[in-house]
Amino acid sequence: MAELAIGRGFLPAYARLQRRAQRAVDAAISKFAQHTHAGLHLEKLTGARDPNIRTIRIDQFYRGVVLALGEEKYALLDVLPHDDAIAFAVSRRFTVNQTLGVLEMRDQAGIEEFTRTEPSTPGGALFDQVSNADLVRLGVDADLLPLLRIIATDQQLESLAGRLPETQLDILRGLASGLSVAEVWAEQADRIVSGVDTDDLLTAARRTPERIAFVSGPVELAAILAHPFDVWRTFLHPTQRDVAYRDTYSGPALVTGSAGTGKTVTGLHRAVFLAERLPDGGKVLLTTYTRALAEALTRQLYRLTTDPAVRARIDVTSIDKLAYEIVTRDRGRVTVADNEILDELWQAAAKTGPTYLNRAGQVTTFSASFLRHEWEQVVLAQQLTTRDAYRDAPRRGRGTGLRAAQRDQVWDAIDTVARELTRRHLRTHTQLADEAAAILRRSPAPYRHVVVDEGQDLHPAQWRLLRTLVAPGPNDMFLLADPYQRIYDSHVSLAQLGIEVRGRTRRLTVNYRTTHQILNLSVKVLNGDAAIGLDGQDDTLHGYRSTTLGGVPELGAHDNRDDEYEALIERVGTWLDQGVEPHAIGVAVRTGQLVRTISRILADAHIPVADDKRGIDGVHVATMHRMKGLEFQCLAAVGLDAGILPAPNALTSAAEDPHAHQQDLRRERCLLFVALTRARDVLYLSHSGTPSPLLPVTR
Ligand SMILES: Nc1ncnc2c1ncn2[C@@H]1O[C@H](COP(=O)(O)OP(=O)(O)OP(=O)(O)O)[C@@H](O)[C@H]1O
Repeated sequence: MAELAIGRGFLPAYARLQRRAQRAVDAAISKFAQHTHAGLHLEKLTGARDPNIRTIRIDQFYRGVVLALGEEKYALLDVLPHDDAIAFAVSRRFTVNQTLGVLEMRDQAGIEEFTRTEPSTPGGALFDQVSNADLVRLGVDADLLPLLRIIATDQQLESLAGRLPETQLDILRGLASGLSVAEVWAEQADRIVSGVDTDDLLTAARRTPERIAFVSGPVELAAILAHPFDVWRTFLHPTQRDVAYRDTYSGPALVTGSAGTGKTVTGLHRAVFLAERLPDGGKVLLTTYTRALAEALTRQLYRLTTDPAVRARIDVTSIDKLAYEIVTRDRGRVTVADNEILDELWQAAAKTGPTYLNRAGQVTTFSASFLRHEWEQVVLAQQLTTRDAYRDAPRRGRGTGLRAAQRDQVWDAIDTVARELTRRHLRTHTQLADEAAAILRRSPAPYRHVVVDEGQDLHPAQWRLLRTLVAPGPNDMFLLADPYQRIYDSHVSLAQLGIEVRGRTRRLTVNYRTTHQILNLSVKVLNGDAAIGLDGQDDTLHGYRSTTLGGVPELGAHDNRDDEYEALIERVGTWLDQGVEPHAIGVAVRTGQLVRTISRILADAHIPVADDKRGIDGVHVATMHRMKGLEFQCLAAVGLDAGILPAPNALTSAAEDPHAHQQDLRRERCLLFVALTRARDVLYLSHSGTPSPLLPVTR
């Protein structure tokens, strides 16, 4: 019986077609399902580089490109206008990777052209340090070695994207990004296959779910084709697949990976996988940092599964909302203190509060931000309720130490604010998380599995709540986090909170969102600083790499703000003229004030600006904090001036506490990193006057 598989490249091709052409493709596909492939006229091509390649007629304009895998199984690889389809088909060749046994496609004609036209560069080539034997051992085809020996730059390597076999390109990108042969080997160790039969395309295709999807029937096919832009629903990277579909983790599992490596995607697949196996009544919690992110998760989840029973088994909510609901269900209405009130109380506490001699020998008051952070990161984090407990408590991650007398003074200031909140019947989200945890401890845990996205910024109180939501045991917690995107102050050791992930951590390294050029710039913002993961280990960006190429991010340097705004209006206008949807454009800024001003000037220029509260679609203008977890086809990061980034009020002065100052600076770097890595294809940056010292392009 003829069976059809779908190649990864087919989906975007299908997505680009007009509805009529899509219907013609659907009709051609259904012939496979009806066992009438004889009627498909699978045509062989003269001059084809691969004897197994065929094309089929879709309509008078389009042809499909098909690979015969053997045993009457076919893979539909692409749909293209007639001449393009023929050109594509004759140039491609399929091989079986000798190390991993996966099916690979190469653009043989493109490779031949590269070898013919690319001059060999004098000086060191990119892979000089790696022997031929090692390259072959890693799975690189021997016939590609001469070509690899003339590659001298990242750009040359990237110009081979689409021509080299993808798995081999990934290996080469890993080596080029600084991984050693042993590290690349370790990255793919789980996938190495012995006794590979390089003539058996069918077995190889079945080993390549990241690029070939075997479709069980029309229902599955319709589900795949319903969202052809969402390649992530069907084709996961082998590490993503392995992590998401592992049968059992004996306890909490932690998946790390920097921006755009598909942590959210992996978490979504895991949630669905777990929900599908649950008996009736069992529930999965899928949670994240903010309400907006939870809404985005729900939308993605609904694209991943249409099964109402599975959807019903997954609760998606932000951790704050969940805590609020648990407490109000138990105790009736509660009021959460908003930021304005908290600011006011902490300012008052700072004014009348403790003083100390700073490093310059001046009498200084502790700042409002210091006191507030001390309350959140030391007192609430460790659930300290008495002065004595605070006196002896460790203050990890809080900068220079406090003497006993200072601690007493700080405690008095904190205690005054805490009492005032109680007097006004107000709580913070952090307090609610601990209250909710206390309530839950009285009864059996409500969830069978918990999946947590954006875990890097959760407070210890929120982790304590998560721990009570699910009983310890196999597959209890699946956590996704990137310590390089930590933009609040929580410094958490999961083990100390009863969440032991040792032996169950995995790292994703391939960025699917951002181009090579945008990623390069964004990583420079981090300045080589290390980050400590939730498991207490140093995290690393080693081997972090992108799969796509694009233009170099552009920096607009302006003398004054009006010019900068004018340039922004022009830039956004150009993107819109090029057909970019307004909601696919983001503008990231450091302050709420800039959000308001820029929203106004864009609106005045008749550019639609999104307003979530009123349900209005448009260009998304937001603070860098609010950009967390989102993505945009085109992103402008503006107002990147020295006086704005780092934000002066977010920095402890170096005189007050040099250690805290460094830490605050680091957080501002992470914030800029988060903002820049929201860009998918195009990134534009601008400033007026002196540029921010955090901008790498200016140094
Ligand atoms: N296997 C895949 N194939 C195609 N696209 C993918 C794949 N995995 C992820 N993506 C896409 O890459 C982008 C980033 O994925 P995702 O949001 O899951 O990453 P993340 O690690 O959670 O990012 P961040 O931490 O920056 O928020 C999304 O557009 C997603 O659809």
